[in-house]
Amino acid sequence: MVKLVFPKDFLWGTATASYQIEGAWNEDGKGESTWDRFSHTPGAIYQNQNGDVACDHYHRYEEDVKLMAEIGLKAYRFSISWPRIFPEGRGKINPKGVSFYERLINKLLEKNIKPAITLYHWDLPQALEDKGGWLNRDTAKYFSEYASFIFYKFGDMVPIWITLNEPFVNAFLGYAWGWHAPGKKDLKGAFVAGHNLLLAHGLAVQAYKEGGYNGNIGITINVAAVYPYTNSEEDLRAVQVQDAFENRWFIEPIFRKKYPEVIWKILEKNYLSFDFPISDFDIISSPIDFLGINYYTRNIVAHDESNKFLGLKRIEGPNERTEMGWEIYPDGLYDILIQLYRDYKIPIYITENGAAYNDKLENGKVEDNKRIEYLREHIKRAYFAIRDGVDLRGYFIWSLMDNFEWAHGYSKRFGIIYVDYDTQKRILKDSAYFYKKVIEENGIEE
Ligand SMILES: N=[N+]=NCCCCNC(=O)[C@@H]1[C@H]2[C@H](O)[C@@H](O)[C@H](O)[C@@H](CO)[C@@H]12
Repeated sequence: MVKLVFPKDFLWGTATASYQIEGAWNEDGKGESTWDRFSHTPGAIYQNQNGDVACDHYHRYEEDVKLMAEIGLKAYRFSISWPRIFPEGRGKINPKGVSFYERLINKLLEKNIKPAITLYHWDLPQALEDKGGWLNRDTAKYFSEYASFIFYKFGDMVPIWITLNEPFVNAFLGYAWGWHAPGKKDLKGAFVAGHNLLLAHGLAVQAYKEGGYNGNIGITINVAAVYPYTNSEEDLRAVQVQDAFENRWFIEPIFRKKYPEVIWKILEKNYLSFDFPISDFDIISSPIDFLGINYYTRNIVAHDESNKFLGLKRIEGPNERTEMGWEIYPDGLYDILIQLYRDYKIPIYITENGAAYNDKLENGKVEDNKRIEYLREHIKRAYFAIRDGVDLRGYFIWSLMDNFEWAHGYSKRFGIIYVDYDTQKRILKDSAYFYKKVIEENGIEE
């Protein structure tokens, strides 16, 4: 067996998000978030579940950091709950909220685990949503005020900063399709929200750089490698449209100071165009230090005249699927890494990769062999991308522990640590021991 050994300082981590694990939704002065409001809306979430308690990480963070150290993590990506810091989104600060993150960061540093902080992972202060949320351009300014405060408090302690998590998913599932908070169904709104999210990102990057902090800052984008159903001209064109829509929409403004041509055409054709100062792109394109990508699966597309929006349809792939119904396609991770590095020549982190399976706790163990297989195959593709020239800096498994999977509630388990929600007991799954070995050996058997 050939051993695939990663670069010496390759960063092995796991990822979580505040609303999905913290709980304490209205404790110690925290303000309401859009996800508190949305998950309390009957019918919004599987079995009307919510994140009021979640994994109770707000109270159990010390135990959780100990488990991270037991696995041997080099880094831990988590998000800060904006309304836990600014209950109304801006103005009054909540000292107990600041103290929680200060204690968490210090615990991580004590264990030599690098904190990687996401400033916004979808839990917008409800007070700002009440003023229009991401449809209101002022929210971008309020985000940069929040970010500036967080940089001021933790900027010298934290080496890796991510402004936004998956603006595409937040804009489209939250504002166009209504599946996520704030549950709006307004196609034009999704494009406006997407633009203001990008503006928020750029203002926060400017604040970080002006602060002279010595860490690195970037953004996390969800990407899915795209393939044609046939090699017809029409299907090849459909690939370009889908790639622009799902992968490049939020990347091109940052690196090319414009939206992909395809997006403009969609806006014009569907009368969705909206006005904004072209100078926004000067802010949005403030130079970043790395690109974070979340990769789970691929898309196969075919031309479809009847789809008046994108003119394409997605075709189910032939391979096994995870509990989310997502096809398992590790080669897509290799392909998208090669494509993105070819196009933008920027250091990349895989800020999320993982799989949901119907894990069973039996005799105190969780034998999640399918998840181990999923992780092994994707880690191998990450190695091959580095071998072939990609400046890949790290890999974060989604997720450290089972948690609140948005509209799916607790029905989908992504963790390498099993959470018994009745007792809040944590049990390392076999995949946690697999990952411990990968980290110890800084690599994997081919
Ligand atoms: N084509 N296709 N299908 C795959 C598209 C995936 C889009 N969803 C994500 O990436 C979310 C990301 C989120 O950050 C995290 O908070 C979620 O818990 C995970 C798991 O759902 C993933």
